Amino acid sequence: MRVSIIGSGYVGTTLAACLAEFGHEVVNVDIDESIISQIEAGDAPIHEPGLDELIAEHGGNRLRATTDYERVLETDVTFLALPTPSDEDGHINTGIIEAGARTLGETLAETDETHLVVTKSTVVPGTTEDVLAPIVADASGKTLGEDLLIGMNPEFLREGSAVSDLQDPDKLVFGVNEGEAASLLHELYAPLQEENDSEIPVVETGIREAEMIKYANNAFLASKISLVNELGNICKEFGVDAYEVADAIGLDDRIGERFLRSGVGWGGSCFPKDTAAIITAAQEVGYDPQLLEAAVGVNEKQPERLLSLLDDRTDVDGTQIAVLGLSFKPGTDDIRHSRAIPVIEGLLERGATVVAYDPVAAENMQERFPDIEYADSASDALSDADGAVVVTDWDEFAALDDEVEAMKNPIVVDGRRVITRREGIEYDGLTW
Ligand SMILES: NC(=O)c1ccc[n+]([C@@H]2O[C@H](COP(=O)([O-])OP(=O)(O)OC[C@H]3O[C@@H](n4cnc5c(N)ncnc54)[C@H](O)[C@@H]3O)[C@@H](O)[C@H]2O)c1
Ligand SMILES: O=c1ccn([C@@H]2O[C@H](COP(=O)(O)OP(=O)(O)O[C@H]3O[C@H](CO)[C@@H](O)[C@H](O)[C@H]3O)[C@@H](O)[C@H]2O)c(=O)[nH]1
Repeated sequence: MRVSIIGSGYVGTTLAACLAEFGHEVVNVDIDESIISQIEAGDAPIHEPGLDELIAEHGGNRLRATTDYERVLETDVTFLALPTPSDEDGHINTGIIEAGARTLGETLAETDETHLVVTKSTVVPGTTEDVLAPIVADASGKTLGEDLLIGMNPEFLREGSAVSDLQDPDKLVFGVNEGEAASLLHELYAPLQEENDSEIPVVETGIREAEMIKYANNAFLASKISLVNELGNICKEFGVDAYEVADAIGLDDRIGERFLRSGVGWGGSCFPKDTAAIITAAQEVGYDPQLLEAAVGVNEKQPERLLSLLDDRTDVDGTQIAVLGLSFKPGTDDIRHSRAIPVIEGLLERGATVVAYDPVAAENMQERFPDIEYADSASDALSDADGAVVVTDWDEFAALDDEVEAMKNPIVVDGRRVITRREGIEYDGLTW
């Protein structure tokens, strides 16, 4: 099939590379020239395991990239994979996706062919049908349900494992109004089903349901982590190891063993903005989502709890503290809503000198905190430190050995249970 994807960020680029790998002809459309030239040259514009290889193989061939919306006319299906950020009050901001939909509609005005437009971005229920579809229809002059079909196909990939999540998803959700739109989506994902012996469950549903499924998925997972963090905080007060407790409750199929790692909380480009957006959307329709608000509240307190454990062991004012890990999770250079941000802010407020280290995210964090020090390795960050906090569970921190003992003052407060508790270091874990 011939597919275009508007927006070539974490989702758009990974989706494009995977669709090209399935054998489709794909065009990425983005306003950022540097992203476009990298893809055209066969280089991945973001750090994602497995993406380099796919773009090296297909970039400039089956996968093209352009700033020119006209290239959409060479395709039958267009995905909108544009940002849907939160406003200050948490409310979803659809300004960017509306602008993209309008330009798409103006472009589609040039063709009589039927076109399928699919929302890939995360949007609150009603956005595709009530906001985006009318914009595309008005700008293109096309008729919904006739030569303009719409769909909603939410994305569940995680950063750091985006390629493998896209190639082996737990489910596919097709929000559609017409059989023709459903058939096109089935055709698009047919190579993926073939690779997986047709075992990927497909949920064919309404467009609003598809939009809500995405929020429900993220709200559930974020709340699951906040619940295990709350239980972990209670465990800590009782001197109980929260990880042993989590491993045991995870054996109950109704609970499940994944997403039970307690610690410094959830960050990233999705959980914070999506919980905020669905809370605000619920309030707007007259419902007060108390449990989701509490999940956000627990999450906001974890970084300060981590720092208070450090305060219990040393007065950080005037001392040098190492921050290990800056990305919001391992495997990515993304620092959006990383828990490292409130941790660094808290350390600076306390008068500490911060030396930070991350294998890939330091450059991004430098834009946020230009005045703190950045070390080239974990051992460099630790060597002159009077204490260390672990914020991201990169594997290389688990492999640290004598480097920890060699700290000026070997106090480690671990927010992700990465460092082993042992002789020679003063160790404290956030929930164990
Ligand atoms: N990042 C994730 O892990 C993830 C996973 C699932 C769903 N989502 C959702 O997918 C959507 C996209 O997220 P993302 O993380 O890929 O965003 P992103 O910020 O990484 O990328 C968005 C891209 O859109 C481009 N862009 C902005 N305006 C444009 C325009 N008018 N025309 C063309 N391109 C334009 C930007 O230059 C950027 O490259 C969001 O709704 C997000 O919630 C994200
Ligand atoms: O047991 C756990 C699991 C995760 N986290 C934290 O939760 C955050 C999010 O992690 P993860 O979900 O793995 O990464 P994301 O890339 O943010 O992916 C989430 O957000 C995406 C965007 O909507 C969805 O597509 C994914 O399904 C959903 O998992 C990170 O800060 C993790 O450190 C924990 O604290 N404990």
